[in-house]
Amino acid sequence: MALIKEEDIKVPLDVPRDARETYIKNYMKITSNSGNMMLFAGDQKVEHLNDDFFGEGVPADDNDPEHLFKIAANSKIGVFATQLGMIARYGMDYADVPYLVKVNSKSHLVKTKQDDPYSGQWYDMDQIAQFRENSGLNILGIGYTIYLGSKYEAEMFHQAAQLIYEAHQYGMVTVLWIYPRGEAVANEKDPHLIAGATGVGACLNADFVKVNYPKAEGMPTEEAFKEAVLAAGRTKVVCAGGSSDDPKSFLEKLYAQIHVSGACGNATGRNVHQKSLDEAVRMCNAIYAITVEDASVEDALKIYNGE
Ligand SMILES: O=P(O)(O)OC[C@H]1O[C@](O)(COP(=O)(O)O)[C@@H](O)[C@@H]1O
Repeated sequence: MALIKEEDIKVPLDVPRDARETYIKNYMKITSNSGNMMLFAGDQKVEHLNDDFFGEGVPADDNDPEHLFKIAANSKIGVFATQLGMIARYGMDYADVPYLVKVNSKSHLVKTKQDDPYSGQWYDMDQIAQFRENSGLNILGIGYTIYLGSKYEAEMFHQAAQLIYEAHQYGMVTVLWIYPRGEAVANEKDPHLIAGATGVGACLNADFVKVNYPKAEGMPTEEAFKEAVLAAGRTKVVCAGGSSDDPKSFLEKLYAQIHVSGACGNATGRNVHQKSLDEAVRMCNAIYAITVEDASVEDALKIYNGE
C-alpha cells in the first residue's frame, strides 16, 4: 500500500481542535501509516467463552490468555483488540503493544437464531481515558458491537453513538463491529444487508466498521461486497476472519476483499490465535503483509511458511 500522509486524513469534525493531533497520531499508528488496519481480535473469551481456546485442533497454548499477548507482542499488527480487564492484567508485561479496548461483549449462550441479542457497555469513556492515563499504555481506540435488527438495536445505537462522540473528544479511533442478528434477520450474511450495516456504521460516525464477509449468490462474493464498501463512504470497512480456515484460502480471500472489494484491512482472531505461537506469528505477519505491505498471496504464503 502507498503510505498515507498525515494531511491526507480527514479528521471527523467532532474531534476537538486540541485532540486532532492525538487522533491523527492514533490513526497513523492503527493503520501502520498505510490507511489500512490489521486488527488482531482477541475478545472471544467472552464472545465464544472457552470454545475457541480449548479442544480438538486448538494448541494447548491457546487456553492461556497470555498467548494472545505473546502473539500481539511478537507480530506485525496495527492494533490488538480485547477487553479492558485483559489489558489491565497483562499490559505491564506487554507495554509496546498497540491496544484497542473492546467496550461491550456478550457470550454466545444467547440463542441468536431465536432471540434478539443485546450487548451492553461495560465502561464509560471517562474510565477508559483514565485507564489510558493511569496505565501509560498505547491505547489507540475503542470498539463496540451492535446487533443490527435486534429489538435492542436502539439501545446499542445510542451507546455506540455516545461512545464514538466521546472517544473522539480524546482523539481515539473508533471501530464498530456490526452484525445483523436476531428474530427479524433472515440471512445475516446477505450482501445487501451487510451494506446496510456498513451504512449504519457511517451514520454512527465510526472510523472503521467491521462486518462479516457476505455470502453471495450468482456472483463472486468479492464483487457483491463492493456494495458494502461503497455504502460506508468515508468509514473504512474491514472483515471479520471467521472460524479457522486453511491459510492459503484465508489469504486469498483477504487479498480479494482488499484488492477487488476495496476493504481497508481485516479484523482476525481465530485464524491467528488457534495456532502455536510460532505459527500464529507467521500467520499474523502474512496477513499484515497483504493488508499493509501490498504483498501478493504468494509472498504472504512465503512469510507464513517461514521461507
Ligand atoms: O459471529 P460471532 O460468533 O458473534 O463472532 C464474534 C467474534 O468474531 C470476531 O468479530 C472476529 O473474530 P474471528 O476472526 O475469530 O471471527 C470477534 O471479534 C468476535 O469475538
